[in-house]
Amino acid sequence: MRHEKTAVAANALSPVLTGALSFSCRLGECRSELMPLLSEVSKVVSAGGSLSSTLKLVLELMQKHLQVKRAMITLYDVSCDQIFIHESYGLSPEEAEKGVYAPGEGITGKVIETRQSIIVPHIADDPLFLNRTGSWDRQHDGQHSFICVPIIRGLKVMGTIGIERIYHNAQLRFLDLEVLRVIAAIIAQAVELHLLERVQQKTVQAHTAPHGGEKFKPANIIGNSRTMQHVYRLIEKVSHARTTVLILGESGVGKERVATAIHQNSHCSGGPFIRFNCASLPESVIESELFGHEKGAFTGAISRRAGRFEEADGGTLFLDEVGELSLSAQSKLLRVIQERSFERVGSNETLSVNVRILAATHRDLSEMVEQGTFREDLYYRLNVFPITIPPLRERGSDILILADHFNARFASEQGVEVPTIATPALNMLLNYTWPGNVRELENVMERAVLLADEGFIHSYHLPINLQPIIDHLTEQEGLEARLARVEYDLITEALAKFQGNVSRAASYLNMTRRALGLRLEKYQINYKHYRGQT
Ligand SMILES: Nc1ncnc2c1ncn2[C@@H]1O[C@H](COP(=O)(O)OP(=O)(O)OP(=O)(O)O)[C@@H](O)[C@H]1O
Repeated sequence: MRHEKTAVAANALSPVLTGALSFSCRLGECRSELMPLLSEVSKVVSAGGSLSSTLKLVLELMQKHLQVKRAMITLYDVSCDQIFIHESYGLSPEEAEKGVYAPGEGITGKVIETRQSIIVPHIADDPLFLNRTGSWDRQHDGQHSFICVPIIRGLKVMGTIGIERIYHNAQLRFLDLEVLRVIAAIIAQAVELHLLERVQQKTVQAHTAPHGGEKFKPANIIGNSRTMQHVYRLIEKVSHARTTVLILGESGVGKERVATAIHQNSHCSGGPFIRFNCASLPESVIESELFGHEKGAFTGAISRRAGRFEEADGGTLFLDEVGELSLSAQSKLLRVIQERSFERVGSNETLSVNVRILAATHRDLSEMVEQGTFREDLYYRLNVFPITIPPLRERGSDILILADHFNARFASEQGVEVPTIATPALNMLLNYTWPGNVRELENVMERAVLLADEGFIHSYHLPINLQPIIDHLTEQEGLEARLARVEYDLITEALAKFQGNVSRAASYLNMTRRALGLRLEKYQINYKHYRGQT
């Protein structure tokens, strides 16, 4: 499908529009009220008021004059790099909440990314159209066109206006594109003001909030690294919406923790949080586990049983390891996500539920889509708001905070004084690559607290796989090995002292930066892990 794009900036009445103001009704559809529409839009915008109330009125005017079936105005939030529906016409609040796009994703995302308008003559044929809000229905809206224009001010793209309706002639579609671009230009200043005010409000909040403007941090997640702070911002942003969230990351990084945090900070935190591990059961029972079954539905079904969707009604359903679902289970899941209704196995009665869905996987779902092992339509349904949790090896500053946290927790569980982690042991924790992520660190610390001697965790209390190259040297038991250990300790201490600054550590050790670099390589020490330490 080729998109009919136009590249002219939406900042003035274009010749197409000026000529079209006198567009006649000879093609069966007419626009006789363009000037009243534009002047009413201008009046609404100059009257001031909140952006929401202004945009609502603008949408009503567009509906009245352009007879749109649906319309939406999105705003681009640069702080989390996502596009949200700010106001809409013809969408229910639930549908509007689902309208979240990344730049480049779907038609709206493409318009933001390219700053170019897009006309989709027939939504039904266009693979770019995601129907993320779920409002579009092939049977009734199959002939609809979608027109989307950017809201631009200077070089800044701030959002989009999109409309959906049937057009019987292409000329009118182009005319409406021009009309939308003029409306986008009229509202651009109000949108810019709103975005500026929001940034200012955030700054003021940060300065006046108690505790020196502490940022949002979920209570159940430990870690202050920059990458985790980005994750916290996303959790804060998405918790209150009903949006489906896809949590991505390697095994043991804390995906379930993030899912719990989203639930706990959401409006449905009083409702149930139900976790379902899609990899834990054979395919034959997945359906009855998710949707429940009637008595006698299959051998062994001795009584009626509610499934996870029913159990999660009014709350959150967390589908862990969603990438492990078979294709047939994926299609059943797709239906519930689309329609929010399902039948128990062995029953004809359709049940409806009000459930927020969170999903997680350590797999690359887009690659699975390409390989044909994951349904593309389900992928788009789940990937509405992705949150990627970085692996532990990329957040060195969290390693020590987590180690301290687990040290205190296991000491309290084991009823002993909290042991001190000796510097060489700390260095080993920092320099290990943690393939098993936080879960592995948790296990290492549990064992170390058990083994601790006289209130200390030493490097030999850590598992052998954490022992770096230095340990092989000590096995030689010679002078060189012992000198190497001293050298290793001095280098890691200097890095800790200067927070990973190699030049300052080298000058402190009275050696060149290059010489220190070679030693770091020899001992496989990653200076980045010492950043942000004190
Ligand atoms: N930031 C964190 N703070 C405290 N504990 C954490 C954190 N991240 C993970 N954990 C702990 O590490 C373990 C693994 O976490 P979790 O189960 O959330 O990871 P996951 O990514 O869902 O793993 P999997 O992919 O194997 O399901 C859990 O015991 C959890 O409590």
